[in-house]
Amino acid sequence: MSDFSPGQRWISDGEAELGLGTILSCDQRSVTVLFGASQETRTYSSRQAPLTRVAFDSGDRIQSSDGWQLLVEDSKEVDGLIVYIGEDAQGQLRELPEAKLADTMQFDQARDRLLTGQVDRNDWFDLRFRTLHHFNRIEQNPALGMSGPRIDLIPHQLYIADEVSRRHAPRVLLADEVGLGKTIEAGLILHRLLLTGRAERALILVPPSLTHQWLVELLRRFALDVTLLDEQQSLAQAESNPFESGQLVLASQDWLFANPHRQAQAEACSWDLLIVDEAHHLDWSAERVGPGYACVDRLASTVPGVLLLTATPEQMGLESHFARLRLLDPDRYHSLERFRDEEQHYVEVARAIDALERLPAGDGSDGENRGRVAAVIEEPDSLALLATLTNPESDAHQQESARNQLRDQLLDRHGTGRVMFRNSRRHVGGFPERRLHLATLAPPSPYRRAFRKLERDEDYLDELLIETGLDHPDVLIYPDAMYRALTEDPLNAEPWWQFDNRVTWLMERLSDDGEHGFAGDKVLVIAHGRETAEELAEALRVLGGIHAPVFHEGLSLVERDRAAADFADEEEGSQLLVCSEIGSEGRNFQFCRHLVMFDLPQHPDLLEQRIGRLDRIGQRHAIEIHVPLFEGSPAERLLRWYRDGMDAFLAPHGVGNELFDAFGDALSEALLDDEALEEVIAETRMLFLSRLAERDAGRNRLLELNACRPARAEAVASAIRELDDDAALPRYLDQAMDVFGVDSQELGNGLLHLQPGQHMLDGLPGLAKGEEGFTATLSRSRALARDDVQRLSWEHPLLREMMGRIIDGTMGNTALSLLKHPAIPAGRLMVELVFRTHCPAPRQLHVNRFLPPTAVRVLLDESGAVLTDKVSFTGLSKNLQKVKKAMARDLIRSRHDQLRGLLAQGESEAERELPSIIEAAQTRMRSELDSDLARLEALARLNPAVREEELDAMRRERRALDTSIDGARLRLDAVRVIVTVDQDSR
Ligand SMILES: Nc1ncnc2c1ncn2[C@@H]1O[C@H](COP(=O)(O)OP(=O)(O)OP(=O)(O)O)[C@@H](O)[C@H]1O
Repeated sequence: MSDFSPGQRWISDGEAELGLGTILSCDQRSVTVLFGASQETRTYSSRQAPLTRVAFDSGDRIQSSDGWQLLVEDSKEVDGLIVYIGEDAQGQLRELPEAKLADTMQFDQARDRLLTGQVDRNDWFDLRFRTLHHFNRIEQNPALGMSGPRIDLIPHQLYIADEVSRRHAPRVLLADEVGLGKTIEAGLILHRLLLTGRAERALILVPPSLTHQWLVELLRRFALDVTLLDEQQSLAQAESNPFESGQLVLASQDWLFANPHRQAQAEACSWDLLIVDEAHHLDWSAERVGPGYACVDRLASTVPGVLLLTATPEQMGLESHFARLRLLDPDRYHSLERFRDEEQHYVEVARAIDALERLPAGDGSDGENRGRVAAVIEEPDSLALLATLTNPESDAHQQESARNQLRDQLLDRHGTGRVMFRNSRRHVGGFPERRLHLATLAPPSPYRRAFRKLERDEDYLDELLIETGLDHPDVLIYPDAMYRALTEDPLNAEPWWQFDNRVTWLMERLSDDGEHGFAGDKVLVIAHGRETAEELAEALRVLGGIHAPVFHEGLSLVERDRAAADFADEEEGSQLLVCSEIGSEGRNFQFCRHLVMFDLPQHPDLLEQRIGRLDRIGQRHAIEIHVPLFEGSPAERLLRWYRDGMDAFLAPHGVGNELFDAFGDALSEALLDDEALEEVIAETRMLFLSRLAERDAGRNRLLELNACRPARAEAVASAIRELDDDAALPRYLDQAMDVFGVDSQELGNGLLHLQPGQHMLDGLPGLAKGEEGFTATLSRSRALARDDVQRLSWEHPLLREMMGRIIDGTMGNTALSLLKHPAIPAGRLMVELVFRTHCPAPRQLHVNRFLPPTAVRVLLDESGAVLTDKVSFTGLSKNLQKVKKAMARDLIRSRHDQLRGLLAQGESEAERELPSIIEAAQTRMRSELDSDLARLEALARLNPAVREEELDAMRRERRALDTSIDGARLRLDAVRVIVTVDQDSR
């Protein structure tokens, strides 16, 4: 028991966070303490009060309640109260009675906690040391931010995510062909930027039909919690800017683009990253700037990082494509003319790269290949590399290295590579075959009559256009729309689907289990217009009793998602989904292999978007494309143009827009005339083949070469695999769950069920008390196979929270344990000190990649002998035993002075290690940043795609890192006192 006196300062052993307490009153039975900082008063039994007296020694810095500091030199006791004597900050000798100590003085540093007798559990100390060790490793892993997401390791995606997320404020166009994973790439980039502190706030703008899909993908695959903002939510936050309601905000483009007030609010926020999906809708021309383009342009002028996603960048024309590139990098893309001219040059560059691969052959071809490379390069460093490559004295290794560097330089310095990334199926490989099935039907009489009249009477088309109010060629290729528009005509009283035999054809196929039937399979039906989609679903219900959910732009988000979910449900869901063109864009329907094009779109890129719903990563079957057509109809001619003019059903070729620009008008004119059509098809095919050859030799080839560099992709993949297979992870997880009170149950097959234990510490993600927890696995493949199972990795929010809490808090920073050792007499003391580097730096510098918190362990015996290298952490740890807290406190009190001495000695021991830690970090930083900088500087001399701002930012970053790393200091992070006991004591 201790003697209490009013005015003395004590702290609570169990509630150190209350701060420094003052004894208000005491008697034989009880003692009452006021904790001023937290405004709490506690009364304890005098005999068992869990309190420790606070007493400082010379060398300690203390604060007065008036805000001045004293460096303690001595102390005296006056009426049971301590008075500290020492110098203040001005060097004045002053006295500070303990009653005047600041209530807010913190006791969270290991040293203070230990010396005031606050000790944690031994296993907490253990976990703290291991946490530091693993955190240090992981922060330096080059795959940090990419290993956690629940995705397959697909090389082209990893390459792009790695390349883009390394850049300062990346501004790029992700333009992989449809369904190759642009959303995944954007998610990976975002995830990595967030984990490395390079971004904190992002705004994601997507078409309304994709908001839910994005929300789910970001949560399910990336464990990112996103705020979905709409008008209703915004109105509910009328007092504040609704865009401030989350760090990651997802909003519908249609909503934002139509709403200037909300746009102004979005612009008023500070964002690190802007992501815009289906960016081909941002249209721009000299005459008209679309509202979407204008909105994104304004946002992009202040947001540093911008990712635009589109599979069909040229769908709205080359001008719009160029305008989007300009929005990403206005300095580089200032002239459309020049942009067009540059394309001419791409063939030579691609040829130079091919020639490079053949060098040196050591035969007569070397001269020509060398000439091809030399024709493109003029920079001295590239010329030097070419000389090394072709020098007969170079060894194979030197040649290989020169070839690789030169290849990178050619790709980097010429072309659109830095801003645009486009992977194609052809290049990525492994995609299913596409098969076209035509069903030629006799046109029903209302359509036939119209077709005939159109063919015979030249003026009838104009009449129809006026009468129906439809556009040309819609009126020709969508006969149901034409018919619908003519319902004023008494002859056309019944709905079109009553006689349109495409409907009966579809119904028959749905139940047909023959070779071309759909029985037992899912079918996606796409029609151009929303009305056609709606009425077709109605027809199926009325005529065949078939339930077909509809999916179009007029439905609310909830309705759309419900329809998609109904379709996706394997067991009880509907067999088919009827979509409109726009409504289905970007959606994932790869679980289905039959696509019915109830009619045809007018643009080749739209055709590709349709097929892309099924032809996506994850599709395991050949894709069956079914098109019902009326014999001799304009739509049949349109199909021939697509099929025979440009093989549009076989694969994406990326030249559709160009062909449409060149022949769209002629085609419209030829939709009623077979002869004219044959001509258009022949000309289209010629241009198609020549453009394809040109593109493949030039632009496409450069884009392909640049969109995935296999060696880099493999390096990232193997760094990820290393983390996936990290044997330390399950061990660490077990230990951490034990300490935090998380119960886990093995479910077999590598699955674990995690749930809150009775004494779980609060606030762990996914584990609210009273709730059932979640099922998880460490295996990537198992997590990929089951949507309801979370994947545990070093990047999982639960692990990051546990590690963060340990590192940022005091948990386990003190301990006292007993050691039985035959060779050491009882009653001896040892201290195990863990120091940690601190390197204050702005978060976005991510200094941790070079100097993560690094532990320095020092083990001293009571005589001050250094035992660090003789006794390992693990070796010692497993022989230690716990001790009751009260006993630990008594021990500490009795060895107070000795401990202070050992702490001071340990500090000087650890300090010796600091210079080499700093030097190693500086070397790592310099070697990475200097070579990146040199590469970028060289690139900037030739390629204006490198923004000066990017270079400046890199130089600033290097300087800031240099200063931060230099300023790194060591601080005591944790301390364990070890006391030896007799072999036979317990
Ligand atoms: N690495 C991956 N691991 C697992 N699934 C993936 C991976 N990459 C893509 N997918 C899946 O493939 C589908 C297509 O990917 P995503 O939606 O990102 O493609 P996209 O290029 O954005 O398509 P679109 O051009 O239609 O917008 C999605 O269902 C996605 O979840």
